[in-house]
Amino acid sequence: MAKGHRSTTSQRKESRKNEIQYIKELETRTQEFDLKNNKTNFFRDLPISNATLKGLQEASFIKLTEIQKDSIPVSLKGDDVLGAAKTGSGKTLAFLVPILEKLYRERWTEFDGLGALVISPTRELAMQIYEVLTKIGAHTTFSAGLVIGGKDVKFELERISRINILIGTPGRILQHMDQAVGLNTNNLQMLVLDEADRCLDMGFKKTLDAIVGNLPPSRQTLLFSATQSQSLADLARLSLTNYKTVGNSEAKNGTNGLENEISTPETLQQCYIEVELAEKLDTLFSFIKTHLKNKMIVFLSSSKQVHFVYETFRKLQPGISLMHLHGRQKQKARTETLDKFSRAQQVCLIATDVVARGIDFPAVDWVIQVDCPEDVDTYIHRVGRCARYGKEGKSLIMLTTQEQEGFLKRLKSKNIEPNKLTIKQSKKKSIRQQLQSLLFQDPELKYLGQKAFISYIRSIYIQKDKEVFKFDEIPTEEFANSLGLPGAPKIKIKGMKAIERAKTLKNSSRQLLSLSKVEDDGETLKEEPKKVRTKYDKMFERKNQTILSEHYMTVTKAAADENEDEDFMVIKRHGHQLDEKDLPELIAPTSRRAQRKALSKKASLSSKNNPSKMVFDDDGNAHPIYELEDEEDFEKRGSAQRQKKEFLSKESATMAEVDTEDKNLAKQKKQEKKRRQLELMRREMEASMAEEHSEDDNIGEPVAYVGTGHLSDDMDEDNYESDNDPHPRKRQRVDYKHDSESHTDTNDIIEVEEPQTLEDLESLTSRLISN
Ligand SMILES: Nc1ncnc2c1ncn2[C@@H]1O[C@H](COP(=O)(O)OP(=O)(O)OP(=O)(O)O)[C@@H](O)[C@H]1O
Repeated sequence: MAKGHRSTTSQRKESRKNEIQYIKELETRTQEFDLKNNKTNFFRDLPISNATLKGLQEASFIKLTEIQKDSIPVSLKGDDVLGAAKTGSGKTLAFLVPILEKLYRERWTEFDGLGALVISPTRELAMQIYEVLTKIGAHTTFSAGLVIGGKDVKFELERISRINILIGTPGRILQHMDQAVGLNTNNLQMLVLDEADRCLDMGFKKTLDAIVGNLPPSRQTLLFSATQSQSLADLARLSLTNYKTVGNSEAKNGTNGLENEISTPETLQQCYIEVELAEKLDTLFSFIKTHLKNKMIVFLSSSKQVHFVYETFRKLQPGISLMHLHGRQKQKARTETLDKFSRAQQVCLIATDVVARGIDFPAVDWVIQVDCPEDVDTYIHRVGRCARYGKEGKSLIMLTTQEQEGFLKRLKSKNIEPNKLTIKQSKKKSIRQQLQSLLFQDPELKYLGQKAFISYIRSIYIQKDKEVFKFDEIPTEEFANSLGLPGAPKIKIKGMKAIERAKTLKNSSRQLLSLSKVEDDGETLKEEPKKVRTKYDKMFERKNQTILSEHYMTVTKAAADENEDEDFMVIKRHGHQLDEKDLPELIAPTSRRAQRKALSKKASLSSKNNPSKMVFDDDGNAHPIYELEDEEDFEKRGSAQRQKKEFLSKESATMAEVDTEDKNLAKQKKQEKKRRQLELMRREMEASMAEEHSEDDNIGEPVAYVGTGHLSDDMDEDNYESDNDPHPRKRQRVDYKHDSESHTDTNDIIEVEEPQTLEDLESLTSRLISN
């Protein structure tokens, strides 16, 4: 709104009237849209609002991709959609545009609560979707929120009730649904499940069922993925109603055709090499050395392997910037790496499957799969990190002699036939000796090597596809040597029970796996013949057990958060409901008094079975935790009467402080209640205004003022603003004239900086909400 300019009630009525008229026109155009003869190539030809179109154009999205052309009109018509399209084909916009349009047409405001929910399997993907949303939604004022694990739940709790579009990971969304009173899904208009099959693979089926069960059946649901599986088809049947399949032709033929989908981009050159397990690191290092001017992603199957390869290759200095990313890193480190890798041009990112799906890195030249993926879908998603949006890209997979036949057969069943490459022996460089000497000099590296070895063996053991992954044929000794280890770390079998347990774990949740720490315990899967222990073995075994692990955490700055996400292992799992139980409670005690009560309860519980807990002094003598003080010492501090008085006055000061806090809290609650009542009043007023307005013929500029997100501001909507108002209201103005001209007053624009980090995103969220 221009300075000094004040719109009158009649102008506002007029603008509302025009907006309603404009929405009606959009609806008519949408319903008349001929899906069969769809020749639309540009966003501007779609029946979408100027606000969304402007956001798209400013983000340089002009021409539609195939999936967008096919699916957006169907979604705009209100149908449920099962969208199947290759990696990098633009599925994100295919669901974000309909979300913005749906809420626009419903004239959604912050008071209407949650209007759309987007579920993504990983935090990184959720963040990326959020970023795209903030770009294309820059000219709407819907509030958007990101709820992902590994973040401050309190921060999320405070804001969640005011969010219109929520993007998040399944576990965290369900947690908010269960525990956050502010999250009201009764009005939800649209649900999007992105990479839904991955959510299922990760064992989130029950979580998804629970989320879907909490949502109103009248909602519209969109389900997108680059790969299709039977489980996806099942999910589609359960969560979609009368849905239309769009995208790849096989998908259109119905669910039976889903399994035979080809999902790799034409611009992707795919190849494979046959390489022995013990040669893989040499081959990888040589590859990197000969592709220094490239941007590449190297996939390994576990975070321990990623960590080991990253730490050792860093020391060997191949001549390219190295980065690493896995699920055991802290969220901050993960976000920073994603950001740096996206911006870099010549760089090698060593990663687990945490970045295999959905993440849109610009201009990746190569995807190298050192470890064979668990299935073809994972292969498709990994290679899909390059050759995106019509760009060129290359992929290379290393297959061992044992894996080769089986995996090529699996690929062929999905019409993927990579070309065989052979390695020029002259270009191959062996790093084995360098690794051995590095590990010899540095016990931390040796420890990492051992962990990497165990986690690889374990990853093969728990694979389901026994035709590809042949556990019994792993050349353990050679593999250990190739990592620079003096011999294969000992793997003990703790009887058949251990094996059974490991097998059960294969199908357990990630949390359960991390809790049981099979590999960390050194518990194991295969018996090795007894061998002569050298002094180095002894040293390693000794250091490795306890001291080293601690030391390693600090010295190598592993920053691995064991309680955080387990790495996104490529193994399909079931029954994630366990995760939810293990998640921390969202509702913390609200007052200090409640906190104390909780603490004392905890203390009394802990002492219940251990009433005589002892502490040991420096000489090793046991003492009860609380001992009576020596009388002389006591008297030195003054008379008993005085000490009692001091104690009482200190305690009453604390009590007074706590009381003030409690009173403040009660006050806040009262204010919140009042806010809700005002909100209700406002909506009633709006309803009666709308009626009035339908009969009003006042003319005025066709401009829609969209809610600012602040109740007090919006309450002023029907009152005049004072020219002297020290805090003039910030508004975003959206021109909804159908021509291309838009009159945006720069004074009224809320500036949104491009988010760089997770923190930026969070602050952006709160700004979108509070501006
Ligand atoms: N209409 C468009 N015009 C220009 N660029 C586009 C368009 N649509 C998408 N893109 C770009 O194409 C790239 C891939 O898009 P997106 O990440 O949505 O693909 P995807 O199909 O979701 O891939 P994946 O299956 O790997 O998740 C992104 O960089 C995006 O900015």
